[in-house]
Amino acid sequence: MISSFYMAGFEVWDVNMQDLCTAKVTLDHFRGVVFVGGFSYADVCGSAKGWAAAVLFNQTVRAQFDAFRARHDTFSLGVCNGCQLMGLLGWIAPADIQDQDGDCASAQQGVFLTHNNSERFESRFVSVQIQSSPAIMLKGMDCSTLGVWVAHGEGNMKFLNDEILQNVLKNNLAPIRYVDDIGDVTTQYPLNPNGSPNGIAALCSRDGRHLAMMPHPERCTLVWQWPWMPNEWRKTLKVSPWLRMFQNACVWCLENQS
Ligand SMILES: NC(=O)CC[C@H](N)C(=O)O
Repeated sequence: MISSFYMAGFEVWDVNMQDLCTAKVTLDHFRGVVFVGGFSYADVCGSAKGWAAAVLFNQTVRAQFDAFRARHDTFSLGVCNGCQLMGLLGWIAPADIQDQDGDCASAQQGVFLTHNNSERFESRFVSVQIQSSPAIMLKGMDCSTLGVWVAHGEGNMKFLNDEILQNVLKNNLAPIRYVDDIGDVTTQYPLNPNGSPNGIAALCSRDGRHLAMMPHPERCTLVWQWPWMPNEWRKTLKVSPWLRMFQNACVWCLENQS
C-alpha cells in the first residue's frame, strides 16, 4: 500500500492506532487516511470490531476522526479490513442516508460485512467492473473490467434495510462490482467470492472522498503482480491500470488545496 501511494507521488507515513491513542501523531496534518487490510486486533469478535472500538471509545481519537471526515480537503481509502472498519464507522452507506457526507466519525452503521457465503477465506484473483460513480480515486476508470486480488473471510455486504441499498444503487455509490466471464455483474460463486448483493465490491460516500473496497488494488499496482491478463495487454501494458487510482488521489489533493 505504501509503495502504491509512493509511486503515485505521495509522502506516506506509517501511523498505527498506538500513535493516535498516545497523541504521538494526529490526523490534522494529513490529506488522506488509508485503512489497510489485515487482521486488526486479531479480528476478535469479528473483522475490524476491535479497531472500530479503539476509535469510537477513545474520545481523543474519535474527535480526530470526526474532524478529518468533516474537512473537505481530505480523502480516505479502506481496503478489506479497512473497508470493514469504514462500514462499522458508518463512513460508507450510513444508516441515516442524510449523513452520507457527514461530519462525524461515527455515523450510524448501515452496512455489515458478514461471512462469505462459502464460509471460507477466499484468496484469489477475481474480475471486477468499475462503474461510474462520484469516487475521486476511480475518476476516468469507469467501464474498465479488471482483474484484482481478494483475500477475505468476511466480505458479504448486508445492508441494514433495503432503503439503504436502494439509495446506494440510485446514487451510484457502489462503484466496483464482481463480474462474470462476459462482464455481467454477478452474485454467483465463485465469480463473486462472498455473495454480496448486486455484486457490490466497494462503496463510496456521496461526495466521492471516501472509498471502501474489499478487493486489494494495492496488490496489483505492478504489472507482474497480475497472474493473468489478456495476451494483447501483456504485450503493450507498461503500467498497471490500478495505479491510476493512486495517481487520481494525488491529482485530487493538488487540485483541492484548502
Ligand atoms: N485481507 C484482509 O484485510 C482480511 C480482512 C478480514 N480479516 C477478513 O478475513 O475478512
